[in-house]
Parts: sequence; structure tokens; C-alpha cells
Amino acid sequence: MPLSLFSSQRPNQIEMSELEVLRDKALMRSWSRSRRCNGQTIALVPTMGFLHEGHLSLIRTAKSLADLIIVSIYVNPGQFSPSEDLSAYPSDFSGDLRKLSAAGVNAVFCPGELYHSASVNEFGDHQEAINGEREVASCLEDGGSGHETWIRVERLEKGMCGTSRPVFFRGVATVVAKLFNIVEPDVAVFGKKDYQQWRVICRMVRDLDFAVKVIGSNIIRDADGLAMSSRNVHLSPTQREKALSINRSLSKAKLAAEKGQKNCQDLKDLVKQTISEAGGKIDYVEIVEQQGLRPVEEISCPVVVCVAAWFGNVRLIDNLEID
Ligand SMILES: Nc1ncnc2c1ncn2[C@@H]1O[C@H](COP(=O)(O)OP(=O)(O)OP(=O)(O)O)[C@@H](O)[C@H]1O
Ligand SMILES: CC(C)(CO)[C@@H](O)C(=O)[O-]
Ligand code: BAL
Repeated sequence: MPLSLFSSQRPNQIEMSELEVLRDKALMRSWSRSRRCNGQTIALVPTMGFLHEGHLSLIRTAKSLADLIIVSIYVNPGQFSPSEDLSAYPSDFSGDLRKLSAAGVNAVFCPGELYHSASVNEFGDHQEAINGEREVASCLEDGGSGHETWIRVERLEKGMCGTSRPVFFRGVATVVAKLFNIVEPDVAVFGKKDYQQWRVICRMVRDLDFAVKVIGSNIIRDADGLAMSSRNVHLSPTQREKALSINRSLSKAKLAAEKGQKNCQDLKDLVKQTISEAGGKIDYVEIVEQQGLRPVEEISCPVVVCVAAWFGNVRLIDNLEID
């Protein structure tokens, strides 16, 4: 009997015209391996779903680089602290499938869980969860978890988002390594909106000899300049209006730098003032080297101005390169 994509049934694999929906690690790996054996190249676009035009631009970049495109959708518990917004992360799985299908994506990998649960021991035997505790690995789980291996990119993970979200890059690097091991892509595309994340992954790939080429794709903005982000959906109209100050502040800083302002403290102050005056709460503003993300005092090399700011309960990040 044909299965409806939007039914409540959750089979391992469903076909939707060209788009294949794969939920199982082993199926994903064999799908990839069989295509690679036929000489086809594979690009992976990792996402957390609730797809927007920013994600679709990564897919377009990916299509120019490989024969087949896989998009993963997985909201990774390992990169959220308990105080963060894991449970509020937006999702629209059927909408995502429609967008991926229209974008000509070949397969979507959407595992229910990517971590080994505490109830499966190292021999693969199922056991009772200890004290009925939550079985998914989360950033802080230690004793009793089925997952205890984490990747640290030791210097690049520090500072900026690494300061505000202390387990974030550990979780991102680990889950991306897992995705690379399962999908075995030739190329992976990440957005430069998450600039530090992109650099952390490039470094992990270099240091651990992953056979994957990592590509950074440009930031896509709404017509009014706000960087597209799944979390934008949580902004009220007033907060969204205020959040436009982020892009405005970055443009002001870039213009000032191009006019000769080289002092980074002054440029950072300009950014902070613009956002604060609009009603945003600054998390951080940093000016760092584009490659190594080391803080810069005077602009004398290609830099990137990175910002994180809160508007209500929504934390947004953005950045602008100054070459
Ligand atoms: N506006 C954008 N332009 C370019 N790439 C983007 C944009 N938004 C997200 N991406 C990229 O898409 C990939 C998946 O990101 P994710 O699914 O977390 O979406 P997001 O919009 O960044 O969500 P969040 O609200 O969590 O920041 C990442 O590589 C991210 O950098
Ligand atoms: C790279 C990623 C998919 C890892 O969970 C996530 O951090 C994201 O969507 O940017
Ligand atoms: N795009 C970043 C994913 C996160 O904020 O957890």
C-alpha cells in the first residue's frame, strides 16, 4: 500500500518523486556507497530543518559541486545546553520535504536519533534506562550515556559563540563528524552566517583528515537586510524591526573601515551602540581575522565583524567580512 509522506507512519524509507527520505544510518550509508561506486559524487548540506532561502542557496551551491545532493535534517541535542532553546526549535517537516523536492535534492537524511542511547550497551543489547532518565545524549550527559566521544577544536571553539554556548562547538563538530562518517560525502556546504561554525568544521576536517571538501556559502538576507535564520520565526514584528539594527550596524562599521577607521574598538563600539539603541541586548561583538578568528586591534588583514544579540528570547547571529 502506498504510504503518504504526511501520514503519521514513520517508515525507514519513503520515495517522493525524485526525493528519497532516509531515516536509518545504515540505509543512508548504503545509499551513498552504491552511488559513489557508480562514480557519482555527493554533496551534503547539514541542516536543522525549518528550511528557508538561506538553506536553499546552500543547496544551489552544492548542486554546482557534485552530482547528487543530500540534505540532512537533525536538531542535534548535543549542541544545546539545558538552558537553551532545543525544545522550542521550529520545525515543519512536510514543508521542508516540499522545498527539498522542488529544489531537486536527491535524498534527505532525517534520523530520529543519531546518538546511541543509554539503553543500548556496547554490545548492542537493549537495557532498561537508568532511573527512567532521558535516553538521548545531551551535552551534559556523562555517566550512563551510550555516547561519550566528543570532538573538540580546541582554539577555534573558544570565544564568540563558544563563550555564550560552551558546549555548542563540541556538539557541532561531533555531529558533523558523525554525518560525514554516515553519508561519506565528497563535498559539504555550510553557511557563512555561522562563520565560526564554518571555520571550526574546516579545521576539524583538516586536522582529522576527513576526505571531504568543505565549502562556505554566502549569507542570504531578506530584502530588508535581516540575515535569514530559522529562529527569525520567533521574532514579533517589533522585535524583527529592531533586529534590522544588526545588519545596519555591520554596514556602518564596514563603511567606516573603508573610509579609513582602522581601530577595532571604535568600530565595535559603533556596532554595539547601533544595536543597543534599537533595543537589542548585545551578546558579543568581535572583529577577528577571517581565517584564524584571532581578535584584531587594528585592521591590517581581511577581517570579519561578528555579532550575536538578543531580541526578546531570540538570539541572532550575523557577520560581515571586510577584505
Ligand atoms: N541566511 C543564511 N545564509 C546562508 N547560510 C545560512 C543562512 N541561514 C542558515 N544558513 C546555513 O544553513 C545551515 C543550516 O543551518 P540551520 O539549519 O541551523 O539554520 P539557521 O537558519 O542557521 O538556524 P538558526 O536559527 O538555528 O540559526 C548552516 O550551515 C547555516 O550556516
Ligand atoms: C551544522 C549543524 C547542522 C550541526 O547540527 C547545525 O549547527 C546548523 O544547522 O548550523
Ligand atoms: N545554525 C546554528 C545552529 C544552532 O544555533 O544550534
